[in-house]
Amino acid sequence: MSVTTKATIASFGGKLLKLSHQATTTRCEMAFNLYLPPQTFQDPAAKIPVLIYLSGLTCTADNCSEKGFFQHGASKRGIAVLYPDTSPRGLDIQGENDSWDFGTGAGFYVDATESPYKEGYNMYSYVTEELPQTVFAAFPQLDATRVSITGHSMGGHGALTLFLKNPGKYKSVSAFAPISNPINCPWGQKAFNGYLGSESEKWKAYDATELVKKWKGDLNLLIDVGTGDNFYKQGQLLPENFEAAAREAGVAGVQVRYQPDYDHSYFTMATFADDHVDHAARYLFA
Ligand SMILES: N[C@@H](CCC(=O)N[C@@H](CS)C(=O)NCC(=O)O)C(=O)O
Repeated sequence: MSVTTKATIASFGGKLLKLSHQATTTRCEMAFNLYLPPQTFQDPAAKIPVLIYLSGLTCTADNCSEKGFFQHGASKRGIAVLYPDTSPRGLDIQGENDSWDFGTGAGFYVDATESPYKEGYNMYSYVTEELPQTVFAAFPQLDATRVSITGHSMGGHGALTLFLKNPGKYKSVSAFAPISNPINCPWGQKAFNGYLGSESEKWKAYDATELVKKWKGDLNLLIDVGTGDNFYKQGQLLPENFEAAAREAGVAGVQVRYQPDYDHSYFTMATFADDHVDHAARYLFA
C-alpha cells in the first residue's frame, strides 16, 4: 500500500502531489494526483475532507490538476482533491491502445467482466475501494468519513454512477458534461460491449439514467453542460434523459445548468470549478 511521490508542486498555498502506487485491482502501477490545501499544513490536527475528481476520455490525473482550477476553490475551503487516472496502463492487452475511446485512457469506471479486459480493467473497484484505502492510509490527516465526488464526461458518468450505486458513501455528487445515459450513446455502447459483454441488460448496472430510477429521496446534484459542447450536440451525453428519468421517479434536487456556448474543454471546468467545490463544501462541512 505504499505510495511513491514523483513531484511536489506549490499550488494556491497548498501542495499538489504527483504520486503512484502498485494497485492490485488494476494489476499495474497507477499514477494519481492529490492536492493538499493549505489548511493541511497550518493545523496538523485538522481533518481534511476529500473531493474525488474523475477525468474523461484520454485523460490522465494531470489534465484537471493542471488546468481545471479546482485547487483555487479547494484551497479556500480546506478540501483535498484526489485525481485518479482513467484506466490501467501498460497491461499489454491486445487492442487496448487501438482507439482513444476504449481501453487505455477509457476505463469507464466499471469492473470488466469480459476477457481479456477483466484482467485489470477494474476502475470501479479501484476508485471506490483500493485508491481511497491507499490514500487514507498514506495521509492520515485526510478524513475518510467526508468524501464527495465529481467528474467530467466519462468521469461525470463515473461520479454519477459511483454515487448512485453506493448510497451514503459520498457526501455529494456533481458533474461536468456527464455521459448520462451510456447504454444509449455510441461511447457507452462501445465501452460496455467491450468491458461487460454483448448482453445489454447487464449494462444498466452502470447507467446513471437507469440507476436514478431506483434512487430514494433527493439527490442535491449539480450538473453543468455547455450548449457549445460538440459531444452534447452529437448525442453522447444525453443529460435530458437523466433529467426525465429523475423527474419521472420523483427524485428532486437535480439541477442541470445548460451553460450558453461553453464547450467540452477544460475552459468549461476552469470556469465553473469553484461552483462545484462550493457544492461539495456544502455537504462536506454540513
Ligand atoms: N481525442 C478526442 C477528444 C477527447 C476529449 O475531448 N476528451 C476530453 C474528455 S471526454 C478531455 O478532457 N480531453 C483532454 C483535455 O482536453 O485536456 C477527439 O479527437 O475528439
